[in-house]
Amino acid sequence: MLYVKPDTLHPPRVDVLAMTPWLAPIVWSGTYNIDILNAQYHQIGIRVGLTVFAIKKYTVFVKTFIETAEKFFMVGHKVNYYVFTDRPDDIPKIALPEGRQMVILNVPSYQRWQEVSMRRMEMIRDFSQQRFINEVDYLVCVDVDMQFTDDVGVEILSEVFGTLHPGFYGASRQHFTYERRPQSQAYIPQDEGDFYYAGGYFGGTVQEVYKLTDFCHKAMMTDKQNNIEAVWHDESYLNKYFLYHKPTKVLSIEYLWDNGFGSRDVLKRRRFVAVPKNHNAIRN
Ligand SMILES: CC(=O)N[C@H]1[C@@H](OP(=O)(O)OP(=O)(O)OC[C@H]2O[C@@H](n3ccc(=O)[nH]c3=O)[C@H](O)[C@@H]2O)O[C@H](CO)[C@H](O)[C@@H]1O
Ligand SMILES: [Mn+2]
Repeated sequence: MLYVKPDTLHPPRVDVLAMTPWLAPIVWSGTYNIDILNAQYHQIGIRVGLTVFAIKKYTVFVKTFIETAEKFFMVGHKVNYYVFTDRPDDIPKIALPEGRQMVILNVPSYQRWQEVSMRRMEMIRDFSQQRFINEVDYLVCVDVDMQFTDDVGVEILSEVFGTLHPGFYGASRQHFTYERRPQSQAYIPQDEGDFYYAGGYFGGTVQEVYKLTDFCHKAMMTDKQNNIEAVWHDESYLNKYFLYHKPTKVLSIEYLWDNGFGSRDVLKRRRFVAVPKNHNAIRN
């Protein structure tokens, strides 16, 4: 394989942090060579599960989500789309090529949108143990109100990864919207925390995702018994998990962007962007 030699004295990106203090890569365009990575992962022969929840009216997002994933997500690798829904009849049938399939998982819905969002942790945990562990090597767990607009490949894979929230990647600790009430299991003190991770994009090996989702679900259940719910729901518990179980890779804002924020010099590619939605209409 032919490619440009890495240059020890000239890092490819000097405008962004490309490595955490615990030596986990932060994935930005320009910091990796996808051909080298694809060769490595093809040698191993990995299977990736992409989990997505389409409960109640959120089924409208599935078509665009899957169609754009077919163009950009893990192209050339084996992919299972796991669509969790309470309305299996509303999930469109989309023809997929060999090596890629869609699995519809019928699950209960909850009344409050916050609870729908939070219960994803429990369901991903349970299916990880019962099913995903036998079918895929890695899980990628994302929001459904999104579309792929550029490549997302094996460069994201690692034992356990999180993603920088596009609203807070340059912010100081005091501006992170971590849960600040000590009574909550999601509590993070003012002088702790590395990044503000987004609730809508995490993953890793099935075993690591099991651990992460088990922690978050149990923390949420403890809080429920104490009549407290963290300020940003599942996202708050995820941030607590990552504070004390550091991710082995961190995805940059390229992997989770909202065009409502406009553009940024550091943002060379927009790979996965929010689909604009009317919050009131879609959540009720
Ligand atoms: C991009 C991102 O980081 N999004 C996070 C953000 O909110 P968002 O405002 O993006 O939350 P959202 O409305 O997209 O809900 C999260 C997800 O839950 C599912 N859903 C929700 C309601 C419903 O009726 N049906 C349904 O299927 C669906 O997959 C949706 O994508 O904060 C939430 C917690 O407050 C979650 O942590 C989200 O992951
Ligand atoms: Mn969303």
